Amino acid sequence: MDVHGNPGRDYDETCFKDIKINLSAVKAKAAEVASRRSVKKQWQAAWQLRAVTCIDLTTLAGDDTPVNVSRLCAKAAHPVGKDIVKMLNMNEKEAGLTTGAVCVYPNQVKVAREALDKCGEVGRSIPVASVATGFPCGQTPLAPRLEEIRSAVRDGASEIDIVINRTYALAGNWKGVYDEVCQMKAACGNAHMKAILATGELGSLRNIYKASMVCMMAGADFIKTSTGKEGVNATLVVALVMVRSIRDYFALTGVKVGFKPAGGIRTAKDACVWLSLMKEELGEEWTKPNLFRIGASALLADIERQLYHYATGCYPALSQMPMG
Ligand SMILES: O=C[C@H](O)COP(=O)(O)O
Repeated sequence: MDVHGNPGRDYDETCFKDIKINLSAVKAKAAEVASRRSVKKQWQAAWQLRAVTCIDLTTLAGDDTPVNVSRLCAKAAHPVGKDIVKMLNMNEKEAGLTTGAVCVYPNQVKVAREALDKCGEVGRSIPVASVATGFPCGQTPLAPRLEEIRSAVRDGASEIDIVINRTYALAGNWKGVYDEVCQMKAACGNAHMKAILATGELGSLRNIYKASMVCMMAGADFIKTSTGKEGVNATLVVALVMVRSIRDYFALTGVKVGFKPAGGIRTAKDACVWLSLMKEELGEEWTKPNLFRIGASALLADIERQLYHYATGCYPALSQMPMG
């Protein structure tokens, strides 16, 4: 999976210090995105398949075992059932689609990598993403947080989902956040880094914008909303602030940073809303897995149900479905 790399840049507070966010405008835009059907009905199957390719298929549970992690990996390699593939008349390329990655705890990285490798070429192409740095709270000393990254990379993770230091962020110590994330980026080596902001714990949209900018300056390849463990996870209001920070960072540096909403995204309809938000705010390029991922444990099952519905309905074959 070719994910863009962000080399980062020096810490520069002028990029975010005076940021003002018009709360009612952002709320109105989020409500509009959620209520508008911007994907025509006959194109929805194609959009659902696009969404599948953007899923970081996730299990982050205390009772994860090699059995359920291996099952998850098999699903990531063949996310759409054979009956649906046949009924939708999918061509070979369409039928070979996979999820964007699997996402697991560091202890399960080795198991996941081996299970994917056993799925042949298709499985070998799927990255293992590991949460790290004391996920979900990050309330451990920096040294073990960094070591956790290195260990996950050694075990085969090629993407690392780090959590930022909310204690620093809430105290306005943005340089402290930047310095830690720079060290995390270095610990990742060649692995791509997704920075989880835990937006539900940052207190304000201004803080969310600042955290987004600081993480991108520190070299985050993706910024991610939530761990999925906070009381409030991915919301469209938060997403708008984050994707606009991505746009600002691109304008400033020419570097494209990806976006990953995560936590509570469970329905095929949600997936369409997120994809249309990305297309509208950042353009078509940001609707593909190298720049867009959805962190989700249950979304795929609903998309499959929806695809089954399309397959048994009277929609045209997939290859005749433009994505509009
Ligand atoms: O990053 C992924 C999230 O932890 C998944 O959250 P979810 O179980 O609500 O889909």
